[in-house]
Amino acid sequence: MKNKTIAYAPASIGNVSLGFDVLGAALEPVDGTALGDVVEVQQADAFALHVAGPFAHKLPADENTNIVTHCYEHFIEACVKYGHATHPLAMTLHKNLPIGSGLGSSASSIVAAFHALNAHFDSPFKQDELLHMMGELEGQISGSIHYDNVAPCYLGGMTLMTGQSSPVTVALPLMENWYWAICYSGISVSTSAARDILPKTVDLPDALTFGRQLGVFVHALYANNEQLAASVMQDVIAEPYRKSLLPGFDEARAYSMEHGALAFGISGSGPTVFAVCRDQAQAQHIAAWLDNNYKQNEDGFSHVCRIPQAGVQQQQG
Ligand SMILES: Nc1ncnc2c1ncn2[C@@H]1O[C@H](COP(=O)(O)OP(=O)(O)O)[C@@H](O)[C@H]1O
Ligand SMILES: N[C@@H](CCOP(=O)(O)O)C(=O)O
Repeated sequence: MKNKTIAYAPASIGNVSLGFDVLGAALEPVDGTALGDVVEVQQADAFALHVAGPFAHKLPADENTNIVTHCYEHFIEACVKYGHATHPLAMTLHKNLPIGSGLGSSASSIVAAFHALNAHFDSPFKQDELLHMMGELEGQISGSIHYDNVAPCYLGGMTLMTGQSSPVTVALPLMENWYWAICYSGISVSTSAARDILPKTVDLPDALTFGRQLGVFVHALYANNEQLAASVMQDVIAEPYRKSLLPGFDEARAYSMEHGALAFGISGSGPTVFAVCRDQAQAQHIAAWLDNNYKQNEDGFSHVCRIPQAGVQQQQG
């Protein structure tokens, strides 16, 4: 067993507009910013969680309500159930992602925690077993299990959920030249509240559009047809209801599309938005405009991102 294990888990875009709860992508800023949470685990006499990092002060003060504590308890229970030896651990969460941002903040903590725990105990659980645990913990926070943040955060790339217990998710091809301008406005939107405002049923025309868009998108990625892929990146499920929670959303979309973006949408439940761009210069221009115009306060930020092939990464202790 290792003395100290450290895991970094990247931010992610849930839904990617056209795939509510079933499509997600990991994010990596091109300037090298580490946009993701880090979890360290180390053998100790008793469990303890220490929280650090730029957004630590926005988390509940009681460590027992931190999702990382719940991950630890869940993981140890699973080890006991399946006869894997354990010992108590001290954990540190570096909370680098803002909470309620639409960047898969809770997923990042969950994935980093489970990966560090599993690696520390010499990998008793396989990929899909861990994904099930991650999905369950994500469901405790948002009100229902969805894998569109935890899966790309864990595995990297753009991933499509299968609805099967194994494989939970499959990787999709990426458009080589796409750059993603993202902007977090600085306000907080609760994922659970943003799910509660959605209608419980979807009208037949919207269901047909959803299915057509998702099918065409997957085809277009495999055919490397960027125009066709971008043409179906529209959200008929959540955006019509959620955009009222996002000040400046319509203006941000209008500017981005007028300045050449291939598509524009809400990242997860927002308030982060993303613009899909043909090249890095266009993405830099749109990210700078969003930074000056969509951001609401000094907590906000923007980045030009790529979708990394790698998800969670183990770091040197
Ligand atoms: N480690 C953690 N990271 C993020 N949120 C956490 C964590 N631990 C507990 N929480 C709580 O979970 C909720 C996460 O809110 P949510 O809107 O789902 O955020 P996000 O969409 O950014 O994941 C908040 O109430 C937050 O206080
Ligand atoms: N599919 C989920 C994604 C939520 O992402 P988050 O980053 O806002 O937690 C949803 O749209 O509810």
